[in-house]
Order: sequence, then C-alpha cells, then structure tokens
Amino acid sequence: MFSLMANCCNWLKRWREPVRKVTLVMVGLDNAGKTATVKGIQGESPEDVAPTVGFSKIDLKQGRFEVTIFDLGGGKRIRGIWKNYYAEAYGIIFVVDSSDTERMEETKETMTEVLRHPRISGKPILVLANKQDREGALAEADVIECLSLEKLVNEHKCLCQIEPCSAVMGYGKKIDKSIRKGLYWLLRTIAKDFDALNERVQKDTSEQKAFEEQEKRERAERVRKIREEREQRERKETEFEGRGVPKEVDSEPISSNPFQPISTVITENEKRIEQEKRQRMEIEKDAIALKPRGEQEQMDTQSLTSSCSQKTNDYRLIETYKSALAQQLEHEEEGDQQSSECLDSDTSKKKIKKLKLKRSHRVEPVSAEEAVPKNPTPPPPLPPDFYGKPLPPLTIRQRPNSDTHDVIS
Ligand SMILES: Nc1nc2c(ncn2[C@@H]2O[C@H](COP(=O)(O)OP(=O)(O)OP(=O)(O)O)[C@@H](O)[C@H]2O)c(=O)[nH]1
Ligand SMILES: [Mg+2]
Repeated sequence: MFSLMANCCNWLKRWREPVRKVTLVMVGLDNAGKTATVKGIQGESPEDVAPTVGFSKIDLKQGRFEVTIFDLGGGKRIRGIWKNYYAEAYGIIFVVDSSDTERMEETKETMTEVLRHPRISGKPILVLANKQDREGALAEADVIECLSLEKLVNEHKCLCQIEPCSAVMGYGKKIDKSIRKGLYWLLRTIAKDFDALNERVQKDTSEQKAFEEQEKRERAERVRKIREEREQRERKETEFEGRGVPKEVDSEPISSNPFQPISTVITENEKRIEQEKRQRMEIEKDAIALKPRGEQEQMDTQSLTSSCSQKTNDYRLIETYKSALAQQLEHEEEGDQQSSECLDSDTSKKKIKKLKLKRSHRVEPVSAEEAVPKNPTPPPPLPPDFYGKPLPPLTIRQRPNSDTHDVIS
C-alpha cells in the first residue's frame, strides 16, 4: 500500500515538473563512436556512419526533457571548435573507444582539456566506454584507471558516471541499456541542479554571443578595410593608366593593324625610300644653289663643254663607285692592269659590273667628295638639268634596301 502511494506521489511530482530544454555536448576522439551512439538514441541504425566534419545537431524528447545534442567532430583539426559550444552545455557526453588502447593517452589529454575549461568545470559528465563488443576492449575499471578519471573529475568538481556500452548493439527501443541508463542519469543530475545550471548557461551564452558579435564586427571591419584599400589601389591604378595612355598615343601612334600583307609593307617601304631620296636631292640642290658663284660657274662651264649628252644623277654616282671598286680590286688583284685601264671606257663599265656581280663582294658606297680626288681623270661633266631628272623607277629594284644595288641601278 505504501509503495503504491509512493509511486503515485512520484508520478504526480514528475507530472508537475516543467518541460525543460536541455543542451548536451557530445565529444571524444574521432572514430570513438559518437555519431553511432547518437543515431541509436534517435532510433536510427548506427551502421554506415561517416566521420563528422564540423558538427551535427540532434533534437529529441526524453520524458519531460527537450534535449538538443551537439555531436561534434572529433578530428584533431576540428577539436578547436568544441569550446564554442561549451557555454550552452548543461552536461557533457564523452565517448571513448575502449578497444583503442593505443589512443588512451590522447583520450586522457583531450578529456583533461575539456574538463578544465571554465565553461565546463562543475558540469555533469557521462563517460561512455564504447565498443565493448570488440575483443580486447578495456573494462570499465581499466578505462577509469587509464584516464585517471576519478582524479580528473574531482579536480574539476564534475559529477561523473561511466557506462561500458556498444553503440552498434541495437538502436531505438533496442538500444544498449547502458546508453539509456547513462542518458537518464545525466538528465536527472541536470534536473537536480537545473536552476543553478540554467543561470550559468544563460550567462555564459550571452557572454559567448557578445564575444561572437564582437568577433563578427572585427572581422567585418577587417574585410571593410581590405576592400577599401583594394578599391583605393584600383582607383590609383586607373588614374595612372588614364594619364599614361594618351602619352603613349601621342608619342607613338598605334597602327590600325600590325599584321599587314608583305606586298603592302614592301610598297610602303619603296614609297618611303623614294620620298627620302627626293628630299635628299632637294637638299643637295639647295646646297648647290647656295655655293659661291665662282664654283657654280665652273660647274656650269664643265657641264656646257662636256661632249657627253644627257647623263643621270646616277651616272656620277656610278663613276664614283667605279673608282672605289677599282681601288679595291687593285688591292685584291695585284698586277691586274687591265681592269684599271678599262675604267674610263664603256666596255670597262660592263666588265666591272660583271666582276662585281661574280665576286659578290659588298662594297660600301663611297661619298663623292672622298672618291673624286683619288681619281686621276676628272669626273664627267654634269648636265644642266641634272638634279631635275627623275630617279630610275624603284619598282625594277630587286633589293630596295641594298646600298650597292641603289648605286648600280
Ligand atoms: N564494433 C563497434 N564499432 C563501432 C561502435 N561504435 C561505433 N563503431 C564504428 O566506429 C566507426 C566510427 O564511428 P563514428 O560514430 O563515426 O565515430 P565518431 O566518434 O562520430 O567519429 P568522428 O565523427 O570522426 O568524430 C564506425 O565505423 C562505426 O560503425 C561500437 O560500439 N562497436
Ligand atoms: Mg561523428
């Protein structure tokens, strides 16, 4: 009768209990079995779980508790994010792979790090000594010893329960009883001290939020500064380019198309050479006109007394060239008197031309001033309209840029 009444009282007590929202944080090394455990609690198969990158959030109802579990990735690089969830935690679930004896030291270090964090110390912790189904898995007592659990939890004033279990043994209603038992213990412990815990969680959470807001603002400020600097730099570059481009245009006009057909380029070159030649001729003409009268007269007399009929400008140049060539040949072919004797005759002109072409020697053009004094015979007289005569057509030239060719033709 007494027990019946006690049960009724307990039921009424629980019924009157308010619905409590509780957040739990699940941590432990990678591959410990956290996700498998949480899936089993949710009623899902714990098979085929993948390593957690970041975290996963699970909401479930347990009696009068609305439970949120943060399943955090246990990889070494992800462990850094754990502390961001500590403020919200009412309790901790630490999962250990009992079969992985080689990583017990790492597990101990990690657990120590967690429990000594100011936002964790003093909160209840459930240790799940998982993978008990595996051969060689450490028993509960061995895990306690390996992790120096008693010392650790006493040091950080954490209420602790350890449950040897296996996450893959079953799920949902058939979940390993140790897991269910452990979860009940944790929720009950939280409920017992709920007000104090809740106050702490609220305070830590608002501080954490303020800290995150501050970080967000600082990050936004950093991004704004970087963007501003970049925009400023780009503006300067644009201004610089804006000033630079017209200068370039002024100094060197951009041709419409740099890839012209070769025939167009040759024609343009020929035109340019012709124009240059004409300019040169005009300059020489001017120079003659400016010469002293006596000299001018001498030239005129020479041209008048000449028995030769009309000769071109090139004739004089040919003569100059011939004498230079003859001198060179004299050096090269000693004793060859014939060539020097024939210089004045018309036949010799052809010979020299042939010789020159045969030997294909390149002779640099010699200026008239240099060549004339060396020549024992006076230069042939110039016709009166010498400078007015048009140049031979450039189109017949095979090598418009060759000095030698220009002179001969
Ligand atoms: N034999 C056995 N295997 C388990 C048990 N629990 C989990 N596993 C297996 O262990 C591997 C890792 O399980 P997870 O649940 O992904 O481990 P985790 O702790 O979430 O790993 P991270 O997400 O990387 O932090 C998976 O292949 C699971 O099937 C168990 O109790 N026994
Ligand atoms: Mg996981």
